[in-house]
Amino acid sequence: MFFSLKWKAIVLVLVILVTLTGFLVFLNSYQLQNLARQQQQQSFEKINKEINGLLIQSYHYNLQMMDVIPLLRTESYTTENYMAVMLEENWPILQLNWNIENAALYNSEGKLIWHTHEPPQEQSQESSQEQPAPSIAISLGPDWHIDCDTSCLQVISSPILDREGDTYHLILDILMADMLIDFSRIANTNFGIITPGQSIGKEYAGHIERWNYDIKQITNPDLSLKIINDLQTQYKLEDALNKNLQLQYEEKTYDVSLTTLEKSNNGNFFIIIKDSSNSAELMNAARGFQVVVALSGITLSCVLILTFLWQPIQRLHRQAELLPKLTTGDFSEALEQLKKNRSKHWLKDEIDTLNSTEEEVCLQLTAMQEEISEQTNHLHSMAMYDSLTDLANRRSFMQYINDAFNRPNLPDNPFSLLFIDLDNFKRINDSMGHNAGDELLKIVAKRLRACVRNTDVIARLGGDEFCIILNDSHSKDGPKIVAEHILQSLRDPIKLGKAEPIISASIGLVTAPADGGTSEELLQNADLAMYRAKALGRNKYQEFDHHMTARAIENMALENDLRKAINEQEFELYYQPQIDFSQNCIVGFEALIRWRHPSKGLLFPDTFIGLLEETGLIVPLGHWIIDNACQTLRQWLDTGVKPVRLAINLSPRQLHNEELSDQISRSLHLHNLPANLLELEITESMLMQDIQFTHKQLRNLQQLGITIAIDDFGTGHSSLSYLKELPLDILKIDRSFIRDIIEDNNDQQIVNAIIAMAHQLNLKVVAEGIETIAHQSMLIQQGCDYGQGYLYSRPVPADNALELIKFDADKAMDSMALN
Ligand SMILES: Nc1nc2c(ncn2[C@@H]2O[C@@H]3COP(=O)(O)O[C@H]4[C@@H](O)[C@H](n5cnc6c(=O)[nH]c(N)nc65)O[C@@H]4COP(=O)(O)O[C@H]3[C@H]2O)c(=O)[nH]1
Repeated sequence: MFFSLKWKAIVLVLVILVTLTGFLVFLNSYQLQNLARQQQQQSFEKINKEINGLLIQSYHYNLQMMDVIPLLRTESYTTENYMAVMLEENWPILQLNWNIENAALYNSEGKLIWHTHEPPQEQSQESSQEQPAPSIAISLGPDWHIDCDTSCLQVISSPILDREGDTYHLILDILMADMLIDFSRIANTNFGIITPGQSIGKEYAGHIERWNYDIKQITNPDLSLKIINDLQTQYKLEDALNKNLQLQYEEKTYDVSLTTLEKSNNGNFFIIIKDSSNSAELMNAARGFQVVVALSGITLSCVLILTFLWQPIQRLHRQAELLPKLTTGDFSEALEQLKKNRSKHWLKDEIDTLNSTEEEVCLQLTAMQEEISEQTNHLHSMAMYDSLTDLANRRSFMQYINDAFNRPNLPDNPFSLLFIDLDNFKRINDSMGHNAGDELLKIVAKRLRACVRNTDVIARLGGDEFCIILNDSHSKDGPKIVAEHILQSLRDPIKLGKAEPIISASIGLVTAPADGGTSEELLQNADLAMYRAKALGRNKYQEFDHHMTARAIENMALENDLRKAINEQEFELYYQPQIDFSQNCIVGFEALIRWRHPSKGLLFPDTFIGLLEETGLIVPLGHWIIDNACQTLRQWLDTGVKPVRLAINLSPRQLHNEELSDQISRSLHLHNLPANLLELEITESMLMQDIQFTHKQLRNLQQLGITIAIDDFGTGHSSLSYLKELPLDILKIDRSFIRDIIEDNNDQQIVNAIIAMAHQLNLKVVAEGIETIAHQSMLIQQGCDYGQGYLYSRPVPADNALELIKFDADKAMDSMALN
């Protein structure tokens, strides 16, 4: 749940302020209340004192009055009992003016000599009119006390002197009711006196049931009695004593206090009831005011704090809002906002630090993003483009083909694909170096671009393989025209440093969807068509037809058979003799491979040697051929025949195998053969591939003592300077020149020139394919050294070849015998 910082700040501030202000208000109101209570207490004490003062004042006043009583007028001065007579005469006046309830006069012996019709309070209950006049212990001075046995009275007793100087003791009962009423009026307070027990038959204003107390005097009884009733229901007597209590009655507040009545019997209490509604209202008003002040303070504080916090909170808010932008990578906008969010003043705070840190992070992220984007682009171009030629690579080309397949109008609007493989690129690459090879590929890429439209897609699939998608707008023959154009364009000499090699290409042409329903199938068929073009002599294009697939499938089956054949040792070596024209005898044999296929019978090398080379199987098989040929020669020699030279064909892969000379050495050593009995045949075109390595390899072989022969001479493009430099011993003229040598003057000339040149280079010459005596005669006439052909023998198994050697030896013996 999201709860904004702003609101958190407000709530926190509010809680703090409310708690603080509430506490202060409570403290203040508590103090006010205490003050009010104290004031009330003081006010009660004051009232108490005032009442006591009033009683004392009343006492003194009555004392003075008692002093003047003997001076009151009377007719009977002479009467013995004149004080009693005088009091009797003046009693109505005294009672009326001085508010005296009862009075009694005692003589100096303490004997009652006069009293009003009610006996004065000093009299005992037993005293009555009928009883003899009681006597009292005359006290020395005046005194007073309060008596509430019946109604509440201030009883004042004092000695008085008559005119004669005789001492009397006068006791007056002054009614307190009037005193209380007056005082109540002055003090605006209700007063009452309560006494314990139920005074049956005595005067009382009311009875307090729970306390068992009588209310002897009370002012404003209607109200006061109800309040006292509430008081007794709420408090026990002992809980209410000497305390300032507050009672609510008819929406008014009354302060009530019970205090001990001084100079009275034990258990008499003075009750004060004061209407404190005004002060309570004042108190409430004060509290209300405090609350208003507190609330205003809180509001003001909130406003002030918020005003102070508003800007920082807003800035934090803006920062919080822009953080998600960092996750979306929108750094520039985030940076823009961070700049706006910088504080304008010089007093920096944590938010400024955060802001500048975020700016820094933004800048770093922007730089990182740029770098990532650069790297991504680089990776993308690495992933999608060929770094050498800037053409699309295989991966992206496959996508292009897929896209082309996904076109909605594909069946009506087919597209074509050209699979281009440079002829003999490896030779150029090996002979001129990889840099020259790279340069050549770049030039080829440029030429290809120039041959197609911008809408066509060109890719380099790897090595010297290029592919082009010709998009829909070509005519039916358009792809063929483009293919021709490409072949034409590539034939132009290419300048690579000082050299100007001429290259060609073989192109496979397919049209989708007719020649393939998927990108893989289409590319595979284009590849097949390209191989067909190569097989048909290179430097041409070939349209795909579905027989090619069948042929490829055959090849695959053949490859499987070949692998099996190697394991099962289905290969055999046949041997064809070579004749020395000068001595007219066999000087050597050429070992020729045959495959005794379990179902197809004896197969000749032209049906499988190409595939062996292509698949690399020629390397292990070549090793077997050398070893097997050496073993056979050893067997021949062991029969005691004259030593003959054995010529073995090497494939390009074998020649470029670094372990070749070691393998041959091992075989020679194993079969205890001198190296000079071994001849290795390599074709003219193999010489030109990786010239430096070939040179080194041949030198090593020659140093072992092995004879090196160039096979099929005249069909390839060997340079005369290379022939001179390379360690060669024999040159074999291709049988195509021999075949028509009798009829074809050109062939005669060529063979003549080859023999002359070979002799010039100190090379012996072998003529292949001699089938007739005429061929032989012609070649002998031209100075050829050796001959090989059906005229002498077809290639035969090892045993037959041994027979040939033996027969040749016998023939020689015969001729020697004849001579
Ligand atoms: N028409 C005709 N042909 C004649 C005559 N005399 C010889 N030949 C044939 O000419 C080929 C000579 O071998 P090549 O030029 O090295 O040409 C060889 C050689 O390049 C390759 N080859 C044969 N055996 C091996 C081998 O063991 N290793 C390698 N790498 N290649 C081999 O296969 C090619 C063909 O071999 P083969 O079919 O055995 O064919 C042999 C041989 O049977 C003739 O008077 N008339």
